[in-house]
Amino acid sequence: MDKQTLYNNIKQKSSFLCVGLDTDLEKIPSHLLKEKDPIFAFNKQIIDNTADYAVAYKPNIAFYEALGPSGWESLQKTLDYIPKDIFTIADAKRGDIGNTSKLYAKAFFEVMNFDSITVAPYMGEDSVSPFLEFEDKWVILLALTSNAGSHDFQVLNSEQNKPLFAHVLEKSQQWGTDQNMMYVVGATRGEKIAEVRKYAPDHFFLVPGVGAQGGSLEEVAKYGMNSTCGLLVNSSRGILYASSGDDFGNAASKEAQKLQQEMASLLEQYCS
Ligand SMILES: O=c1ccn([C@@H]2O[C@H](COP(=O)(O)O)[C@@H](O)[C@H]2O)c(=O)[nH]1
Repeated sequence: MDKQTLYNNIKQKSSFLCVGLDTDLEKIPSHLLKEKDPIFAFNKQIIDNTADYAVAYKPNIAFYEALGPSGWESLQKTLDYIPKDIFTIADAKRGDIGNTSKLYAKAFFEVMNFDSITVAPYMGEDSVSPFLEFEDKWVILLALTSNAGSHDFQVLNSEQNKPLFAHVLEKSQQWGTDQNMMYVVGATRGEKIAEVRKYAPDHFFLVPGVGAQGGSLEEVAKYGMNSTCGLLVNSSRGILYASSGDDFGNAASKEAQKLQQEMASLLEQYCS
């Protein structure tokens, strides 16, 4: 999917919601456990109930690979079930020496046909560029993550008096463009998002951290939105586990719709 199509979808749905498919066998309603593929049965209902409000889905690969071969099968079935006009993100946080990255890229872009993958930047250009060789596919590079540990390295100032995340943003723009690269920026970072935006005015940001991690959607839009929205805001647990009962699909739908309605008014306010 190209950037213009993504933006058109955002305008059409008045939404920049990414639904995170972090599907956990220990958290899904117990009645689904008797299904042949409980993970897919759960995801199917989540997708059916949220597709009207979402412009992206983000399965976190850990939740699938932890289940072994059946988890990979559930992941592929889920990916194939997502409507084709909705952007897909493999939250895999890969990146290795070049020839290994090349095979990660082949796995997620060719074998599985995801639109994008999250990649860790710290092994440098040759670990990231193999992912950028695929047409119409995206790298989503970790810039300033939502977790407490992001303070350990990402905000440390270098000799040039710039935080490490700023170096990631500057350097990586020599490898890819705003047409094939996005950045992960945590919603829990508040006004720091404005600082990140200064280094990457045109790129899309994937923003996890609203919902269960307590980030503010209002602040994300205020500090991060640009003229083509430039944001995909993810919520996983807040939507998936809005109810632990038989009504989980309906509860997920309500939660996704609530976020979409807030997003519609934020788009009016900051991107019109
Ligand atoms: O900085 C980051 C990068 C990735 N994530 C991932 O996003 C979701 C968030 O889930 P919630 O349940 O909405 O908190 C999850 O897959 C994380 O691994 C992140 O949270 N922060």
